[in-house]
Parts: sequence; C-alpha cells; structure tokens
Amino acid sequence: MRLPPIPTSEELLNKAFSRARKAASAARTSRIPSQKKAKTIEIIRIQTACNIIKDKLKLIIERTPDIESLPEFYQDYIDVTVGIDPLKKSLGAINWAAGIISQLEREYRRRITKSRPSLASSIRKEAYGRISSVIKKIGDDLDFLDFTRNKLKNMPTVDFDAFTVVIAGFPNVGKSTILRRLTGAKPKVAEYPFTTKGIQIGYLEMKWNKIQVIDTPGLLDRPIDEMNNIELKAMVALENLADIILFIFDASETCGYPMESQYNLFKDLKRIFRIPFICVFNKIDLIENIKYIKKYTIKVEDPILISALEDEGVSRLIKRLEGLHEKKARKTFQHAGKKKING
Ligand SMILES: Nc1nc2c(ncn2[C@@H]2O[C@H](COP(=O)(O)OP(=O)(O)OP(=O)(O)O)[C@@H](O)[C@H]2O)c(=O)[nH]1
Repeated sequence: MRLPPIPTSEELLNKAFSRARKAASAARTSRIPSQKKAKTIEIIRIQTACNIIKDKLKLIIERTPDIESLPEFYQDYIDVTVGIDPLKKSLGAINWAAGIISQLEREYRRRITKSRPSLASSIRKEAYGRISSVIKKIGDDLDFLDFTRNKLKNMPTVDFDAFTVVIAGFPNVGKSTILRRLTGAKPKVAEYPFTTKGIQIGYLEMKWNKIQVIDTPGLLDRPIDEMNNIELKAMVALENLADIILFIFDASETCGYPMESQYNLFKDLKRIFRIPFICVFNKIDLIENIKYIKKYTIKVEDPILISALEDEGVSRLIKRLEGLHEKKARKTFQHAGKKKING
C-alpha cells in the first residue's frame, strides 16, 4: 500500500508560508492601486498558505485507501502493524484540520477586506498564528501517518483470488525446502509483522491456474501459548488468506523437536484454523523404518510421506493440492451458477 509522502507540521508550515511570500512578492510588482495593494497582498498570502496546506491534507486523505474496503487480510495486517484505531484517529484529525484551515481562510479574508489597509498586515499575522497552531496540533498525527507510511510500504502483495496454501510446522522441518520444491523458482520475500524473516510467497503453476504457497518463518512454528496477542492476530490474519494449511512433520526428528511436540503443535493449530489441513511427513529418507512414525501417521487424515530433499513423494503432494483446488473451484463455480439461476 502506498501512502503519499507525509510532511512534518514544521515542513508543511514552512512550505505554505514561503510559497505565500513568493505569491505576495509577485503581487507587489503588479499594477494594483497602492491603497488596495496592502490588503490584496495580505489576502494573497493567507489564501496561498491555506491552499497549500489544504491541498496537502486533502491529498493525504484521498490517497489513503479506505481501510474498511480493503481485503480482510490487509485490514488485519494494518491492525497488527500500526493499529486501525490510531490510524483512523489521525486521518480524522487531518480532516478536521483541513476544515478549520478553510474556515480561517474565509474568516481572515473577510476581515482584511473590511479593514483599513494599515491593519491588513497585523490581521494576516494573527491568521498565520492561528494556522500554525492548528497545524502544530496535528503534528503527532502527521508523524504517525509518516510512520504508518513507512510500515506499510512493504506490505506483502498477495493474490486474493488465488487458491492459497500456508505452510506450518516447527523450525527446520523443511518448510522452505518444500516451498521451493512446490514452486520452483526462488519465492518472493515480503515483510510480515513479527516474523523477522518475512513471509515467503511462491506460485505452483498449473495448466489453467496457479496455487499460491506461503511460508511464514517464525510464526506458525511454535506453541500457541508462547505467542503474544499481536502474534496471534498476525496468525489469524493468515487464516483469512489460507484455503489449506500444509502442516509439516519432520519424521526424522533431526529438526530437534520430538514427534510428540510436533503433533501437539499440529493439534494447537487445528484448533485455531478452521480450514482443511494436509499433513506431510518429511525427511523420510532419514528414517530406517516407517513403522516408527506410524503412531502419528495413523492419527491424521491421509498423511503424505515425502523427502523434499530427494524429491520423493512431492508429486503426490502436488496432485493432492491440485485436487483440492479443483474441488474448491468447482464449488465456487456451482455456487455462482446457483446464484445466477436464483436471480
Ligand atoms: N534429509 C533431509 N533433509 C531435509 C529434507 N527437507 C529439508 N531438509 C533439510 O532440513 C534442514 C531445514 O530445512 P528448511 O527447509 O530450511 O526448514 P524450515 O522448516 O524452512 O526451517 P526454518 O526456516 O528455520 O523454519 C535443511 O538442512 C534442509 O536441507 C528432507 O526431505 N530430507
């Protein structure tokens, strides 16, 4: 998401007043009768300063997307990164200031028009004082919007129409290896709050469509009770995005986590995410006897055993994903068809 550049209150005032000064000096050399000139110059100064400020404030409001109309994932993302309430409050303050500046412009223009020429300059000074005080009042809001702009610059660009698979599992179980296996080329890395490594997004290209595969290092790889509220929110944001969770077990336990803990994490996530899961048992090249993991494979539905490193079983996983994708596409299609028939 791109917000326009946000000035500090000081920058905004400096720009407005210096432009106003320039506009006034142009008027000074014009051929207005000298009696009228003093008043005209001060009116021009007020009007120019107010216009510059109003334009900038309006631009900030217009160019900031309406938060409520954004896809839910982005709303959650914004809420997690900067907070929707403070963002709305700051935008409200900017709107307020733009309104007040318009009022001040009208009020002081009227006063100067009615005043004696000798008083024009002091009235303009008074106007400048009030303009400055309004803009200083929104100083914190401008700073907050600038902070928001920087934070949201790197918001991940995800495809909301694509069928989306989110990978979960303890560290080192082979999530990135699987992501690369599924999506070929190097996945894109985008920032995501509370995962220092960012989220990785890749696409599994199919004949007529694509599947979006997302890995979130540092987020879906530890027990839920170790997460703070914001991390939980960041995780729930993923739920809005995911059609399926691909839960990766390291069957060899070389990741350093016993199968029991891995199974507990799976149960934890299953409780939270109310979407289908596919359980993948990776690194089977390292296990001597499959029966060692049977205790766990029989507890989950349709497990897929693979070795991402040796590319064993991966095609079966791809087939399963494609099948689920097709099923969902068919459902969506039928749903759309029914809607059409029912009017
Ligand atoms: N033997 C074997 N090693 C594997 C397999 N899959 C991944 N590995 C290795 O396991 C290690 C961890 O793999 P990653 O893909 O980085 O695991 P990850 O889950 O993405 O790790 P984090 O980024 O820390 O979350 C690497 O050394 C991989 O080469 C596999 O099927 N067999």
